[in-house]
Parts: sequence; structure tokens; C-alpha cells
Amino acid sequence: MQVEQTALPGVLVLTPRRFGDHRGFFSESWNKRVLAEAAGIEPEFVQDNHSLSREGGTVRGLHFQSPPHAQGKLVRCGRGRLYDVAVDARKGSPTFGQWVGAELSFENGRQLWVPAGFLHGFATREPDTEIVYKCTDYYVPECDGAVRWDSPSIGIDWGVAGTPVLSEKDAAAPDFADFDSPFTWEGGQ
Ligand SMILES: Cc1cn([C@H]2C[C@H](O)[C@@H](COP(=O)(O)OP(=O)(O)O[C@H]3O[C@H](C)C(=O)[C@H](O)[C@H]3O)O2)c(=O)[nH]c1=O
Repeated sequence: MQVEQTALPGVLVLTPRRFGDHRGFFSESWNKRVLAEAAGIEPEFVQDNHSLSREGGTVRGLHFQSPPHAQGKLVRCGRGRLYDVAVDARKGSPTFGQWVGAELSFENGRQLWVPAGFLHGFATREPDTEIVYKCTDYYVPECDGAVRWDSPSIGIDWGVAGTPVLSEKDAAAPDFADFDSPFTWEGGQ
């Protein structure tokens, strides 16, 4: 598995190996031991998520779950193409409020590791794009939160022309500047 650091320490781009043959390909999309040995992370996943976005130019995010149910996410694109984004929301972090993005697609097989303490969102680049991701905690609606996708104080370049397709929740989310993050940087990475 190829491991790439990003500008946000702790956020990784992972590319599992693909074994191609005349039928297509095989890939271990997640292997606990390989993740520990190659990337030095040992998340305990408890829930897999899968969503389909019918239109290109759909944005889902920026989302998080607050402690004690903060979620780390291992994200990949099952069909189509998307731009996946992580934002450091940990108070006191040297990279607080900074973001990174990576294009994930069925074709490139790339994944993004988004640790707990980071906001997560994505923009679809094609119709009928499917995202699948493993989470380190269960869905707890009372802890589910959102920040505006286009918060000027973050300044994410989503690569989306005009207003994206949004849920009502995302359209009404507060700006990052007005967001009292529940996350605190614990030093180290
Ligand atoms: C997240 C989640 C949602 N739901 C239910 C709640 C709603 O009735 C319905 C749609 O939920 P929502 O509109 O929050 O779905 P997304 O906009 O795709 O939200 C997700 O998108 C961003 C990119 C994320 O990283 C999060 O996992 C998550 O916030 O699924 C569940 O039953 N379990 C869950 O884990």
C-alpha cells in the first residue's frame, strides 16, 4: 500500500495495491495489519457507510461527530469521482482551520484517512458517484454536527462551479468562524 503524507499531519492518502488481470482487478481495500505496518495507524472500525450522490457538483459536508463519539474515517470512492476534504478543527493545533483535499475515484483507488478532530466533506465530480467509508465510532445523531461548506474562514476550493447540490442541513450550517469546536489538539502530530 502506498502512503502519502498531506499538509495536515495525521491526514493520509492511501493507495492499496491492485492486482489486475484479464477479468479486471482485485484489491484488499482495508487490511488492519497493512494499515498498521505501512501507515502506523490502528483504527478500530465499527461502522461502514455508503452513500450515492446522483448529481455531479453535489457537496456533502462539512461534518463531524463531537466527543465522546468523534469518528475517524477511512474514505474511498466506490463509483465515479469525488474531491474529498479534511479540515483541522482541533483547538490549539498549529494547522487549526487549515484544509487538504484529494481526488478519490473508482479508477485511482485512492483513499483518505481522516482522523477524529477533523471535519469531513466531499464534492462529487461525476453523476452517480458512490462514497464508502469506515468509521471508528457509531452514528450518534445527538453528536452529529456540520459547518458551512463554503466558510470564508476556511476557503476550500471545491472545484464546483456555482452553488452545489446540498442537503437542507448543509445549506443551513454555521460558518467556521462562528463554530465553537468541541475538539482540542493533544500535541504530537
Ligand atoms: C451519517 C449517518 C446518517 N444516517 C442517516 C441520517 C439521515 O436520515 C440520513 C442521511 O444523513 P446525512 O444527510 O447526514 O448524510 P450525509 O450528508 O451523507 O452525511 C455524511 O456525510 C459526510 C461526508 C460524513 O463524513 C458523515 O459520515 C455524514 O455526516 O442517514 C445514519 O443512519 N447513519 C449515519 O452514520
